[in-house]
This record gives sequence, C-alpha cells and structure tokens, in this order.
Amino acid sequence: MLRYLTAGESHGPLLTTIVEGMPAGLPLKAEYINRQLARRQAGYGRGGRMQIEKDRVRITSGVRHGYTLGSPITLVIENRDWPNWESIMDPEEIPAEDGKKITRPRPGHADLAGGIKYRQEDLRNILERASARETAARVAAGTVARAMLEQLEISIVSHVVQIGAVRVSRAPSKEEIAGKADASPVRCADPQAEREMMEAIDRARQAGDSLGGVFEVIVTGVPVGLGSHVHWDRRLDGRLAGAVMSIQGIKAVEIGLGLEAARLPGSEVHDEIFYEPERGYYRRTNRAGGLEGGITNGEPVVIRGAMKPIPTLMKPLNSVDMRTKEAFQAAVERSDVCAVPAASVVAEAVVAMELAKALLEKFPADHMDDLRENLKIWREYVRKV
Ligand SMILES: Cc1cc2nc3c(=O)[nH]c(=O)nc-3n(C[C@H](O)[C@H](O)[C@H](O)COP(=O)(O)O)c2cc1C
Ligand SMILES: C=C(O[C@@H]1CC(C(=O)O)=C[C@@H](OP(=O)(O)O)[C@H]1O)C(=O)O
Repeated sequence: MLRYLTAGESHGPLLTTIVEGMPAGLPLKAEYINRQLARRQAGYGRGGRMQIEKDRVRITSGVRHGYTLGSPITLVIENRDWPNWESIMDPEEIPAEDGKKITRPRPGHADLAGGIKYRQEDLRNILERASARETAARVAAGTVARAMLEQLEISIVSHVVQIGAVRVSRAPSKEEIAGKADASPVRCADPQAEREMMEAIDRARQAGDSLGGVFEVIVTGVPVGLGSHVHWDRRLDGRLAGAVMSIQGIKAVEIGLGLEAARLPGSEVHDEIFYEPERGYYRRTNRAGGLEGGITNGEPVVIRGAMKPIPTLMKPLNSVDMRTKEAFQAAVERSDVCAVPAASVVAEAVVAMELAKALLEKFPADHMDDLRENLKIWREYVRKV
C-alpha cells in the first residue's frame, strides 16, 4: 500500500515527508522534485515569505544512485525562515520574550477552533501546523508519485480558471494549458483573463483584502479500472475529492461537469459510448471527468477545486482576544493575498498520489518493471475487450 506522512511546523527548522510503498527501480533525483517545488512557490499574489524561502529537497533514504529501492523514501525541505524563529520555535527552552503569546484568532483560519480543541493559550501552537507551508512537503511526496505516473505515460497538468469574480471565457485545450499555464503568473492559459486576474489581485492587495478562486487539474493516460464501485471508501471519485478538499483553504471540489450536472438534463450530461475495433470503447465527450461509478473510464480525469480567500487580511476583521475576551480588529504583518496558483500545483501533487495509490492497488508491484508489464497487459486487454 502506498502511503505518506508529512511533519514540520511552518517556522520550524524543516519539513519532512516519508513515502512508503513505492516500488523499486523508479528513477528519482532531487532536481526533478525541486522543479515541482519551484512551481508551487511561483504565482502572482504571494507575500513576503516566498521571498525568503527557496524550497529544495534533500533525499535522505529510499533512493540510491538515482533509483528508488522499495524502502521508505524520506524527503526533507529546510525552512530558510528558521533562523528568524529559532528561539520562538525552540523545542525545549521558553525564550525570554515569551510574553508574545498569540491570543487573537483570525477569522477563517484554524486559530480559534484549534486553540479550543487543543487547549492552547498561545495560538502559535495551532497556526504553525495549520499553515499551508505544509503543502511544500505534500508536493515533494506527490512528485514521487508523479514520477511513477510519468513512467507509465500518465501526465498531469493544471491551470487557474477563476480568481475572485474573474473567470476564463472558454476552456483551453490540454496543449494550451501545458504550454501556457506554467509561464503565466496566475497559471491561467487565457491571456485576457490572466490580465484581469492580476488586476483583481492588485486591487485586493491595495484594499488590504484577499481573493480565492478555482483551479482545474487534468490527468491524461489514466487506464480504465482504477478505483471501484463496490464500497464507499474504494470509490476513486470520493478519494480524489477528499485529497483535493484536504488542501488548506479548499471549500468545494468538482469532477467533470460538477455542479453544472445538477442543472442539465441527462441527455446533456452523460457521455455516449462508441466502439471502433482499433480503439476499443471511447467517448466523444468527457462530462463525467473520467470517472463513472467511482472507477476511471479511460477518459482524462478532470477535477476542479474552489479556494476561499486567504484569511489573514491587512484590512482588519472583527475578532475576540481569547485572553481578555475583548473585541479587537486584527492587524497583521505579512500574508499572501491570493494563493490559488500555488494551490493548483499542490492539487496536482495530491491527485498524483491518489492515482498512484489506486494503480498500485490494482497492480501491486515491488519493482517498476512488474508494474509496467502488468499495466501493458491490462491496456492490451482493454483495447480488445
Ligand atoms: C499555498 C497556500 C498558501 C496560503 N497562504 C496563506 C497565507 O499567507 N495566509 C493565510 O492566512 N492563509 C494562507 N493560506 C490559506 C490557509 O492555510 C487556510 O485558509 C487555512 O488553513 C484554513 O483553511 P481551511 O478552513 O480550509 O482549513 C494558504 C493556503 C495555500 C494552499
Ligand atoms: C510558507 C508558505 O505559505 C504560508 C502559508 C500561510 C498559512 O497561514 O497558510 C501563511 C504564510 O506564512 P507566513 O505566516 O510565514 O508569512 C504563507 O507564506 C508556503 O506556501 O511555503
């Protein structure tokens, strides 16, 4: 079973992830993971922290001479901000300046609910782990899964389709996305919408406000038959939605037509089935987003995630000091204004991990050669069936 854990506080010394269950024989280098970490850090609307961090991974187990060994893969990413927080985040000693407890919860962040739940007087003990800094570790782990998928000719792209109220006017092709999203400051493949999105972010920044938006992940080359209809927790639609929803700030997930499917009649929602001897079964539309009955149907997997605006605002919002119970209006020093482009890269990573898991459930393998061979036989069967 493929699984992973992440550990690390936002302003602690480093982030760690352990990926367990990856077959041996997968080519893997730090530079490959670093490329994905850099994509996550880019994006118009990020705040001061991204000027400090330059995420790079160190592989400390599970890989030798450029190939996975089948043993747990440990990846660590240093927090370059750590020297500024060393005494505040000291694991043992209480620093002299400990009077600076955080007692003012930000609406929309984990501060209040987490502080009550974990009985913490200093909300730093919550925000450090609630922070989306953790998503750097998730991208590192997900990139190992992505490397596996790429070996099997399964590829993942993503792009931003909405920032605040600005939306793309039409759906770009996968080729347009692959060519343009990475070069776009907002990861948007539509130049007109891109300009308006950047202006909207500028306006929000000037107003001390923040913005959310919607991204879309598209995976091609996914074989038929991943996931299962037989039990709720084996349905791949639910698992993918859960993975994307678990990203900090994501409030809704759609697969294929998503919410739109509820509005349209069945004749405009379901993808008709066709057959050609050399192609096998195929569809002319993909409104289902590649999943029917919780099982992949061979069409591209299409998932969208909707992110709420960043909760740390320069413009003060009402809250209550947890120590004095006095009302106050929060003032903050630094924050992202919009992180939807970054979240879309994180979504690629969590989707990669879930698909890699589902692949290894259907084709358990200790070495990549076994996986490759079994998938090849399966794809031949699917073409002929
Ligand atoms: C890449 C990324 C960067 C983020 N940056 C910030 C930030 O600078 N400030 C902030 O308050 N929230 C930021 N967030 C959002 C918070 O982490 C998120 O709103 C919070 O964890 C609560 O979200 P939830 O209610 O979905 O759990 C970021 C999220 C992501 C995915
Ligand atoms: C550090 C990252 O994102 C952080 C996520 C985050 C939050 O509250 O979620 C708050 C900010 O951190 P800080 O409070 O140190 O400015 C973001 O920069 C990152 O993405 O690597």
